[in-house]
Amino acid sequence: MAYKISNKDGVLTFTIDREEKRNAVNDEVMEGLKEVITYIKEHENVRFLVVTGAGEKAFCSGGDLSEFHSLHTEEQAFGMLSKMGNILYDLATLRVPTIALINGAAVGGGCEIATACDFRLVASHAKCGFIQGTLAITSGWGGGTYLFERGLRHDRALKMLVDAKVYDAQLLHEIGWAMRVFEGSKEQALEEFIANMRKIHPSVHQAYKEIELRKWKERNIYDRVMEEIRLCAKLWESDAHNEAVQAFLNKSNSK
Ligand SMILES: CC[C@@H](C(=O)O)C(=O)SCCNC(=O)CCNC(=O)[C@H](O)C(C)(C)COP(=O)(O)OP(=O)(O)OC[C@H]1O[C@@H](n2cnc3c(N)ncnc32)[C@H](O)[C@@H]1OP(=O)(O)O
Repeated sequence: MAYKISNKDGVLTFTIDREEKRNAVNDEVMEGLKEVITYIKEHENVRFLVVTGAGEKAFCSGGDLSEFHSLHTEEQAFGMLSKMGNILYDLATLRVPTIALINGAAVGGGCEIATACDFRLVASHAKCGFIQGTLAITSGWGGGTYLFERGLRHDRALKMLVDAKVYDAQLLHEIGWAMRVFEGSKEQALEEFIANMRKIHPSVHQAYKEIELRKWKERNIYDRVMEEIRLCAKLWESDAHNEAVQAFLNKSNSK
């Protein structure tokens, strides 16, 4: 199984469980995330959604390049990107608080998943970045749109995207992407983070999220996400992207 789901005391945790691939997202992970989101929509007893990765090396390394490199055309790429884009939109618009518990590197689509969550708690050793530019593509799951909505200063958000490099946890905190940087156990960091929120009735959380989502609707977030995905799909079929992915995969094969 490419993921694990646990549901304890109102905290539903989705763990990507592909350590050997640094928790890269494949079709199975997408289906798992979709299942969890549907479950939350249908069950009132879930208070928080936590997304994390197995092990300590990676939260998520983005799309699985060894699986997705078989997608060549713009339309093929759009199919995969929009599937995950819709899942992330559903995650971003859930009525319960969502927390990215970042246990290790979050790069590419991994950084997009984290940005789609309401809160980012980052392990002190973790490095995160929208490194898609190094693959000659943009963010393709809507993460760029969410980043511009997260209240970071505009120049800092844009720099993160155009730098296309990883930032360390301290810098992520300074620019306002990470809400907390933690040392030691991720479970403890999570418990401390939600301790106060647990004391508040869930209907209050839902009301605040409703207020935020109303603003998002006015700003046409869904349309902007789809436009972002369309731009990425165009770049996906370029030679520059194919060569960059081949170089990444050849590195693995030559080990
Ligand atoms: C498709 C959507 C698009 C988007 O919309 O954003 C994307 O997500 S594009 C994908 C962006 N991701 C990448 O470019 C992957 C970058 N990966 C890394 O930078 C590093 O792997 C890491 C995450 C920083 C971890 O580094 P390290 O701990 O040193 O591990 P290795 O690099 O040695 O990797 C171990 C193992 O895992 C394989 N791997 C890693 N990431 C992916 C991936 N995204 N897809 C497929 N496989 C991946 C890597 O090839 C190694 O495999 P083996 O050599 O077979 O052990």
